[in-house]
Amino acid sequence: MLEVADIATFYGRAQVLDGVSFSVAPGEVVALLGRNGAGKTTTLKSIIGLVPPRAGRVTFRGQDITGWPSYRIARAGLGYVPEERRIFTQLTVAENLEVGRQPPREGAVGWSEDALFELFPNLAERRGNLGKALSGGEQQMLTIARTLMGNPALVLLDEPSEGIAPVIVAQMARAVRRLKAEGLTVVLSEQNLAFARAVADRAVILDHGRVRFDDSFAALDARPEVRDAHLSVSGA
Ligand SMILES: Nc1ncnc2c1ncn2[C@@H]1O[C@H](COP(=O)(O)OP(=O)(O)OP(=O)(O)O)[C@@H](O)[C@H]1O
Repeated sequence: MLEVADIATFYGRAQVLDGVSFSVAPGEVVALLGRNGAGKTTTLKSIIGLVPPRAGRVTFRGQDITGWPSYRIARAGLGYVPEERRIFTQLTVAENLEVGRQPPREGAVGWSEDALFELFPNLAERRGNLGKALSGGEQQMLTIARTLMGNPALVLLDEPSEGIAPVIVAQMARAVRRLKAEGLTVVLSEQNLAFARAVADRAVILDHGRVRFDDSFAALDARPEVRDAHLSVSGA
């Protein structure tokens, strides 16, 4: 579904990713883990074309998308939910969803508003409220829901559990598992190991712009030294 092959990404002259490679199978949920500044966000931005890699290749559904502008990558079926919530504060929840609507896409899950309200019951209760009236967690859910209105085949989620209340984190985890059950492929960046473990099939650990580990959580549990060296969280 997605193949990231040996990418090198820079901000100006500063190299941030140094030969990052991993692949994601259809229907898989992969968590990118690593400390602050390890390169997780930059990896997602490289995939979606916001910071195009200077070397290496990104292949999505068999197509080389390296160097494509972001809007074209999005149109090919790759959804991106940035860490900072991007909702229209002066529009209602339902109107925000409408803005994200795209025609159905072959080989991707088609989302209706009703299905999204089932996925995020909090949003259903607030469908007539303005975006600015939502809590941070609800805004995060709305950003994800709006991206799903574009019917992506794969969605990139940047730190979906960050800065939201624990009860909302649990709802977010349930939602990500539902996305997988619906057949969506997901790549998410996380600092929260417990959240990643609850939703993902596999962990890809980055440190200083390189992949240090790529395997199951069971394999990670068998390598506490990897966790201690590259993650700042405890092994919850
Ligand atoms: N726009 C930018 N210009 C210059 N350097 C940047 C820029 N954005 C990120 N960096 C640097 O790139 C490195 C990787 O950042 P990145 O945001 O990808 O890390 P991260 O693993 O996602 O961490 P975080 O959890 O803090 O988001 C860091 O050293 C950061 O300072």
